[in-house]
Amino acid sequence: MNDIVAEMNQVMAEADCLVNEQQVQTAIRTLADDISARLKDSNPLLFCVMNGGLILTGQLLPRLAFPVQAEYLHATRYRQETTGGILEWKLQPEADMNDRTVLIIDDILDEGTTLCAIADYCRAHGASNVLTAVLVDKQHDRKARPGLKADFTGLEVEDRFLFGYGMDYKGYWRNAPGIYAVKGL
Ligand SMILES: O=P(O)(O)OC[C@H]1O[C@H](OP(=O)(O)OP(=O)(O)O)[C@H](O)[C@@H]1O
Ligand code: HPA
Repeated sequence: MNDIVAEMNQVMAEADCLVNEQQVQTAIRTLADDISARLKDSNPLLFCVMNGGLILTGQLLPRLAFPVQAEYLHATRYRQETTGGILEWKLQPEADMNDRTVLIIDDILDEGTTLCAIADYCRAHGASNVLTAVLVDKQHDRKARPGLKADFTGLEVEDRFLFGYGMDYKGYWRNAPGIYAVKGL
């Protein structure tokens, strides 16, 4: 087994499971119901924020009880690190969002820099209403704006470095079937 695989197996073996799979599934069902209730008549345009938003988007979409147009975009600022840097757009959306209600879906609102920048981009490109949905809101006082919240939040989780359900540690374990915290972080 190569070194990185051994390291990642050890990371999982030593991690704390903060939210188990059943609890995450319950949170996703509630998110889907809340999003459906609020947006079913607004013909929203959904954007999955790659890469982290992939799992939540994939599990939410089949639960949304209305016709959905889904697209993706990619903005990143953590790369292989555990602290965020300058936001880099890897792929800007091409879909016409003029006068549309837009829903941005991501795995985590940590400091919120990423979601704020994407929401600003959508408003600048004509979206009439921009909403955000995240699986996890990390609890700390380092938000990009005091009191910053997503419009739809699945779970509030303590201030640790997390992986699973889309969130990665050094590029690995987005596939972990729960929300885990790296030992010591
Ligand atoms: O609230 P913030 O502090 O801005 O952090 C949240 C963002 O960080 C992660 O993306 P990352 O930069 O790791 O890109 P990736 O999903 O492509 O790995 C995550 O998927 C969010 O998009
Ligand atoms: O805790 C985190 N884990 C993984 N990716 C992240 N991006 C922001 N915060 C995190």
